[in-house]
Amino acid sequence: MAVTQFNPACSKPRLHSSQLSFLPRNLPRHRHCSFAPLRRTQHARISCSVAPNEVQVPAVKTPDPKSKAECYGVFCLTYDLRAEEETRSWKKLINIAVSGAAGMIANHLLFKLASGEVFGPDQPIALKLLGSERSIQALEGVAMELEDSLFPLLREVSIGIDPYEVFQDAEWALLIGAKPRGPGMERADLLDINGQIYAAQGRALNAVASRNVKVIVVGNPCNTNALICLKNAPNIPAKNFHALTRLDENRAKCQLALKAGVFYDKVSNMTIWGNHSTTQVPDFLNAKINGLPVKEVVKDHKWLEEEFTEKVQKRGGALIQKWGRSSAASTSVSIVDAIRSLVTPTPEGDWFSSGVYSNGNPYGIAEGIVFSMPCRSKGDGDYELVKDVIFDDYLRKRIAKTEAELLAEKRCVAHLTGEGIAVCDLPGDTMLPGEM
Ligand SMILES: NC(=O)c1ccc[n+]([C@@H]2O[C@H](COP(=O)([O-])OP(=O)(O)OC[C@H]3O[C@@H](n4cnc5c(N)ncnc54)[C@H](O)[C@@H]3O)[C@@H](O)[C@H]2O)c1
Repeated sequence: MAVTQFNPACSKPRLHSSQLSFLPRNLPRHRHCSFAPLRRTQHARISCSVAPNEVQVPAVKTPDPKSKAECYGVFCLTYDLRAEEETRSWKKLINIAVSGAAGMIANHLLFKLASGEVFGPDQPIALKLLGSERSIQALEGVAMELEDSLFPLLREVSIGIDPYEVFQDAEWALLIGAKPRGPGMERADLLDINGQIYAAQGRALNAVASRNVKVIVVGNPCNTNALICLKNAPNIPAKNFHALTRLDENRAKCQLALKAGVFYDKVSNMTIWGNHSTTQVPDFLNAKINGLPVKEVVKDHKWLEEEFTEKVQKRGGALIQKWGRSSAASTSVSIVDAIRSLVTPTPEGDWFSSGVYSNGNPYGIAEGIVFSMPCRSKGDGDYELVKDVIFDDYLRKRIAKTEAELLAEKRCVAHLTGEGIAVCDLPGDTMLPGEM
């Protein structure tokens, strides 16, 4: 009896090595495989052409020694999408870059991305993972876990520490990597250290990412990091950059639901205004519960102004006290929510919060900063600012405080945004939500 050698790269679906001793019944025909250099990740890609009844050769990986963003293990073997189209219509592969990929948040997020719960069950993805020099070994561990998860939608994984390699052709850039504030470190020092990282990553995105890449900055201080990043990427629309304030929105919804005694899906129209810091403003004036203004449902307005606002602002710190580390799982959920809000139409009458470039905003907020505001999307990756929101004195006063903080942060990083010499006059050492 003739023995058929089986090449997983030409299989449908991808098989684990333990499964290679048999051929699936639905494998249509054997295929020839040939190696060709892949421009983007510079590793050997196996392409397959269909030929009836021929023996296949085993796949041999031919790594390019010059490559920095290396494809990882089984992900150096790629699917033949054309063959799959015979039985299933897959969307075109999208490239998703994630920085800080060996960190705690990414450890949750990557598996959500690969499972299909973010971009859908017919959307194949390539993950491009950026780590720091110190985390490269851990990054390999992450890639190994992704290998062992056998996600059918995960077609390529590459890892590296050079953003110019890793961000090549990225259509989404989820920028999580940052240094934590160490003991005795001033907030201004943190702004500078992480600002340098985001300036470099902005330049890399500008040079090699897709011209329409959508960027979500998570690493703190995320608003000002996003500003630095976009200023260093002049060829990418400023509108494409977001700072993650979705976790704050989710926290605010949860607190309102608790107070009103309703499940949290009944809370809508929740805006977080301003900075992802303890000056952020969770807006209970425009938010709704069961379609009614919050103030009509929660009559205790003192609670709204004092306890609610502070609870949301300091939720991150309270969580660290319990966990001994900052929130990672709920942050990754909120990144998923933030992406989904851009790729699916916003439900009629509702909106979501995101830290976006303030130029052209209709609220009278200073221009030239990244400020969390209410947004709506048609589901095309873009968004519009919501116009029909109301303000009262309380809200205006709070917004002015968080605006002043962001303007001060901006002055503090002028050397990183091309706006001259930095002057650091931060109004008090406000904590980040993730800090104590
Ligand atoms: N915006 C939000 O809502 C929100 C919520 C929680 C945490 N955060 C922030 O997210 C960031 C990451 O949190 P985490 O819990 O995953 O931290 P973590 O320390 O577990 O992971 C950070 C990772 O980034 C890597 N890194 C450092 N410098 C890098 C660089 N230049 N390029 C690529 N990677 C680099 C580190 O090696 C580490 O693996 C922190 O700044 C945190 O404050 C933001």
